[in-house]
Amino acid sequence: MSKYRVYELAKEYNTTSKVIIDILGRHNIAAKNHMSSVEEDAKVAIERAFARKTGAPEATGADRAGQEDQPVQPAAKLENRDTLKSKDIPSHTQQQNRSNNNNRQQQNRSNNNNRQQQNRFNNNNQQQQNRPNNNNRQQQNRPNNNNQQQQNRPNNNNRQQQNRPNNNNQQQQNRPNNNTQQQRSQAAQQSNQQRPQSNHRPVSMDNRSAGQQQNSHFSNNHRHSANNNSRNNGGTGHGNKNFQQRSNQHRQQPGRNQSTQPKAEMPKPKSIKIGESITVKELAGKMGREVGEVIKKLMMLGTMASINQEVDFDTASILGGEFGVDVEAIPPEEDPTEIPEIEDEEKDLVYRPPVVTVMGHVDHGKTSLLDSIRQTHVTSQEAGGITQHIGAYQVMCQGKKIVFLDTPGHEAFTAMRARGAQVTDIAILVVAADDGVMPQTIEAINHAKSAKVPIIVAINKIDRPGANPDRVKQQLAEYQLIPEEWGGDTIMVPVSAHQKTGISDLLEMILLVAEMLDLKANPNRLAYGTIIEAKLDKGRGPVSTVLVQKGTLRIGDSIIAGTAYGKVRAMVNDRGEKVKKAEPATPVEVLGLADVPQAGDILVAVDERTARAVAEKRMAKKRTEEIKQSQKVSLDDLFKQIQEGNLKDLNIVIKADVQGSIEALRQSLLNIKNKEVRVNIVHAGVGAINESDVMLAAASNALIIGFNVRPDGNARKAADSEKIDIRTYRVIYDAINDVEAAITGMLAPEFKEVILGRAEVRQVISIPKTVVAGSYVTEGKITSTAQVRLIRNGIVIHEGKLESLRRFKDDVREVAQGYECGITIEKFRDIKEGDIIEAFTMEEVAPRA
Ligand SMILES: Nc1nc2c(ncn2[C@@H]2O[C@H](COP(=O)(O)OP(=O)(O)OP(=O)(O)O)[C@@H](O)[C@H]2O)c(=O)[nH]1
Repeated sequence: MSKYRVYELAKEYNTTSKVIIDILGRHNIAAKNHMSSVEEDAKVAIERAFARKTGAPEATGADRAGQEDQPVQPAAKLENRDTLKSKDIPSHTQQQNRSNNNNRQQQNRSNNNNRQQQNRFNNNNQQQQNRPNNNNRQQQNRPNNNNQQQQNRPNNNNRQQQNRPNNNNQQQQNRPNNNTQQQRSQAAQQSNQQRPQSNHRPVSMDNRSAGQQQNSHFSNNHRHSANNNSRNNGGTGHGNKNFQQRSNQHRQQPGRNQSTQPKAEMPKPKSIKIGESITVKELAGKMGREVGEVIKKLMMLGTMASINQEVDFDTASILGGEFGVDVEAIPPEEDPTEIPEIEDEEKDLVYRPPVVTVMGHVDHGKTSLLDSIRQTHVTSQEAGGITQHIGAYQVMCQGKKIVFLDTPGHEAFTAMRARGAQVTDIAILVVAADDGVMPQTIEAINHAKSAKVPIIVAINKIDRPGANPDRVKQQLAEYQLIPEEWGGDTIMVPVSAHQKTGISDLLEMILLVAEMLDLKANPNRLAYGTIIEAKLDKGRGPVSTVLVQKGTLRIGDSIIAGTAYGKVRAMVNDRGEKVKKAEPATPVEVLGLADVPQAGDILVAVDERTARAVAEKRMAKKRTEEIKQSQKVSLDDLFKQIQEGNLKDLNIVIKADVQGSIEALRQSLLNIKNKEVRVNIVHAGVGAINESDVMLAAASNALIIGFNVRPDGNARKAADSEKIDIRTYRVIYDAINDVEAAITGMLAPEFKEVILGRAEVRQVISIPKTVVAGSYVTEGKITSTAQVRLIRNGIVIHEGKLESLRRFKDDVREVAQGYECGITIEKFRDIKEGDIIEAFTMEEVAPRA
């Protein structure tokens, strides 16, 4: 059966998509927008509607064009509105058949237009006398007049535009007389780019009134001409003369049109291509129309837009339809920060296990339920047997796998969704049978519903004395979760996480729902997954838990997740086993990313070059966005600026060893209440303070706070040259205190840390009592009295006193850059090759005034 797009029908019937949608609506045929496809029956309905309107059994394009000059019938508002519009617009078809149309217009004018205008001027006269009532009348008669609040201007426009085809002719005839009026009107028009003939039409109420007043004294025919006359002459009268002129000129029209053509017609394409949005000016240019025409059409559609205003694709295609131009979408330019998704073919898809998230009110037993599922259904005979906490785990039920996300609660679920990652297939709503539906239960329901994730209710704690599952069901029914036994479609399973009862039933139900969801994925392609958790492990570097969703992730694959990229070095599953590949719906810990991605980032396996290039572009984009967001403040005279009231924001870059510390710091810093200054976290990330952090801080005049992390060499150099204040802490409380003091202008550190130098551990020698770090001084010097900190991958592992400093077998007081030495640290043995030993002293500084 043929399918038609709404806009195609609109074009065919020389009307707007809106009108088509309205007509279809009356025939109970659903069509959402101009792109909706409809069946043959819709076309028949439209055909009938137009045939009825025009009184012809079947309205052909040519008939319609002529018949659209028929008077407005109040009984068919929308169709009439359409008629008015089609007539207003010198449409594509009209352009082609201009001479035909003109003839028709001329023939019809004396009958139809006069009638139309008679009606109109009656209205107008009434409007003058009794404007408020008249507005109502206008509304009744003109569904198009939505913009009446704009001093009735759109009505005026509609009226003007109704007559446009006629006026065009007349405008050209009368042009010499019209110059003054034209210029005056031009000033009133919003765009100088409008056609002269458009410009000359008055938009002001004054002009219109003048014309109307004149017109009211004439007979119908005279009214008609007087109206045109008043328009052309600024309402000065002499209608009869003009009427005659016009009649003569109509006769001469074809020749005149050629000779008085003011400028070469712009090419009017049948179809144009645009992107997601386009300015009114560009759109008009592409369609070969005057900007004024387009703006007017927009006004008629109820949108006030200026020449440089952007319209979206939908609006542009509706407008295109109005002008008889097909508007096609240019596929969006490839975003260099995006990796195009691989489209899987149906035949390649195979069953995959469901991914489940547990939600519910605090203390209703989410964690206990997850624990008991894990304890009862993770096969202990498999190697290891002990489950690892990696953020997600698989259980077996009836020989089928189910994946549970380990972070209970809807907040994490929604945080991920906010990052564009939807990993959950089924939500388990835990409701304590003794407590019933609570605020967070409702939140969880709403979060699951908004993600369109099916809900299975686990009524927990049924072992409790006060347990009342029926009451829970009743309460849930209020939120449209009706249990199956009451005729609803929500599965509710009574469970006890403590006694481990009902767990198997719950899992069976999950499998049942999963079966209905028909979850499938293609395992034979490059991997696509979501980062569930990520951290910087002191020993292993960045570690990310990935839930593979499509394809298979293998050791050696080049991967990218957010701004981090790398190669899969090793993978560990939820039972702590090393694996070589991970198929769809498998959670694995992945080692090999160079940075710590964020939970919710999409991980994709791509070729190495793409991974690196895209990651770099994402990084640059992120920085630009971060800089854009931050407001500039000067760090140097922070206190002075606060005192002078110039400083409104204190920008801070946070770097820490783990995500948890970042969150704690961020929250505490944001909670610092001060009337004058607002703390603004420009960037926060896990890992050592690097050069790009310093550059960001420089660009946004931010202070860098490092918690348990240190700046690397390049970062320190950059910070020196950019004069960026890097403050590092090992106690969160100290960081908060310092910032608080800085904001209140009270920061008066008694001691300041002075870094003496750094040495790299090249060899570790274990002797019975201690561990000697065979090191090479890379910067500054190391002194025997200095304090030291041991840094591994930018993270401070230990801070303490230097125990001994030796060159060969001799104790020395200091070793300078470029020399080797042996260092031991007091009460510390965990030294590894590649570690950095930083020597520093604390110097007393004068308190700030
Ligand atoms: N009697 C009984 N107690 C339970 C059951 N399930 C959980 N509890 C208890 O309820 C309390 C809360 O359980 P959790 O599993 O921590 O609840 P939660 O929903 O994860 O809580 P939050 O993580 O704080 O949101 C604990 O004291 C559990 O021992 C159950 O089936 N029966």
